[in-house]
Amino acid sequence: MYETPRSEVSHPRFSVCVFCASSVKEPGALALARELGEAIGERGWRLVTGGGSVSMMGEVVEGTRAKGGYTLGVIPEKLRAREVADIYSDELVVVDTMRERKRAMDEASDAFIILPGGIGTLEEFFEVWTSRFLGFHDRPVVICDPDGFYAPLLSWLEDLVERGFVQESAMRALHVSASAEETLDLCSGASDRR
Ligand SMILES: CC(C)=CCNc1ncnc2c1ncn2[C@@H]1O[C@H](COP(=O)(O)O)[C@@H](O)[C@H]1O
Repeated sequence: MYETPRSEVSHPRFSVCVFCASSVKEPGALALARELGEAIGERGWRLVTGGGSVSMMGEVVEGTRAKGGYTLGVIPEKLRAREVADIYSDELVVVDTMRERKRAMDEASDAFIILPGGIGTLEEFFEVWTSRFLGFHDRPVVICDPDGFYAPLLSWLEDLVERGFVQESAMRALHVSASAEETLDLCSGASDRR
């Protein structure tokens, strides 16, 4: 694990990276993604994503743009068709590998948000969380979870803290919010951090 130097990043807008599902069709999950995207757009922020336009990923980018926000998508060539590359993105960067995608998303982002998702989302979540815990960056990592999607995972993690497998400071490096607005406040430092 490494932290990419961010000196070359000079985008004027606050930039928030959102990780979420690329296949689910549940109306509630799609609505949450849309709501978060619109809240990002209303703040005039830049949204950083994996560059797909399907499922929750599509709802976040469309919501952001619908409210005047700016979107940056980073997608590997190999996934362009599978994840239906977001050709309407203000910036769409096509890379060769997954590692390049993660690096570009990391370099561009001032904070990270985790919405409900599958194994790709979980992988991305654990990377940004563990790297923050280890001190490789100090940007906010916020789980946006109004519906308790992550409750079983969080409960298991608390159990692992009790048993000594996970340090309490790791949990303090993670924020869990119950609404889109609270999530964005935590990202920008406008809200008390857990
Ligand atoms: C080689 C390497 C670094 C692999 C690490 N693995 C991953 N890293 C980053 N994004 C991923 C990874 N696996 C899946 N994703 C992306 O995560 C998004 C959500 O996937 P999911 O629906 O939660 O399932 C999708 O855009 C998917 O392409």
